[in-house]
Amino acid sequence: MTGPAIDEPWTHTREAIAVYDDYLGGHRRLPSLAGLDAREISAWFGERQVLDRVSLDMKAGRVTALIGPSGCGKSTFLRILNRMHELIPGATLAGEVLLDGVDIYDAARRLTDARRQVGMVFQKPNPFPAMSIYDNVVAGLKLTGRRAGRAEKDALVEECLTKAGLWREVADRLRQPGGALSGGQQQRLCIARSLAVRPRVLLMDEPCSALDPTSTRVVEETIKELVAEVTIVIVTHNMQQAQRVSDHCAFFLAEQGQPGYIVEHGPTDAMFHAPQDPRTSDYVNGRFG
Ligand SMILES: Nc1ncnc2c1ncn2[C@@H]1O[C@H](COP(=O)(O)OP(=O)(O)OP(=O)(O)O)[C@@H](O)[C@H]1O
Repeated sequence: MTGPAIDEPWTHTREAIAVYDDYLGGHRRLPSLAGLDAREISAWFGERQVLDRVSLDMKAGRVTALIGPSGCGKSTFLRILNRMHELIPGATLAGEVLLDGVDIYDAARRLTDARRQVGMVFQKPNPFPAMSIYDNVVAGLKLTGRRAGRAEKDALVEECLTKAGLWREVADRLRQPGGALSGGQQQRLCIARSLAVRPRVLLMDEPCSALDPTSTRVVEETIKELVAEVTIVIVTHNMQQAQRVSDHCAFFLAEQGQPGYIVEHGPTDAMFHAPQDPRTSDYVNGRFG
């Protein structure tokens, strides 16, 4: 099999091709659910330490919410989970991130492989604005390093837009630019684009913070449906949202000038109604942060 030239700084991997071949061959085999286990993660920007030995087991098939006041390292932790932290000049880290038991930082593993398996949706919807809705979804195909035929792409676009809860709204205008959609629709388009490479984990960094309440609810419904096939880790400042969408919650905190750490984590219901630590109680009840 030969892969096409790829015009992004991604390279194709045998594994990515194999997974996608299964799909394209008509024998759709979803990658099995995978958990992420972060162990003793510390992080620095230059000399400044911003995370101190954070451990968190994000179980397969669950939504894990990361909550905590601004600046305590939630986004940094999330970026470490798919090797985006190392793209920042001067950024370093220690610890392990196991995806189904295998360290994504293992020297033998490709960076691009980790990024394909652990997708990311950002705070601000970032579709390619001039590119059509259709092409936005298939843009991720380049990750797999192979060309797909028209019928295959059509099926993928419909499937991913359906999963992202957008298909019915855009089915008759797939050739219109992604930038012409509403903010909430753009965010669901970004979710569809992420799904097209069949990630095993989807990281979401405040995915609804730029959306109105109605769009937020639609994205939340999408999250709840997606978790049946992709493990989700979400950063949110919205405590109602954490309660609505997550199964498990981790509360991050950083004292003045100190690196962030996890105060407590556990089932969402317990974190909100019977937290072990008074600081968790104060935070989830809006007494600080
Ligand atoms: N690129 C960077 N260079 C230097 N310091 C950074 C960088 N990004 C984040 N930081 C610092 O790292 C610490 C953790 O930031 P981070 O964005 O991870 O926190 P957060 O909990 O996600 O905050 P928020 O909820 O406001 O998004 C902060 O003190 C921040 O100033």
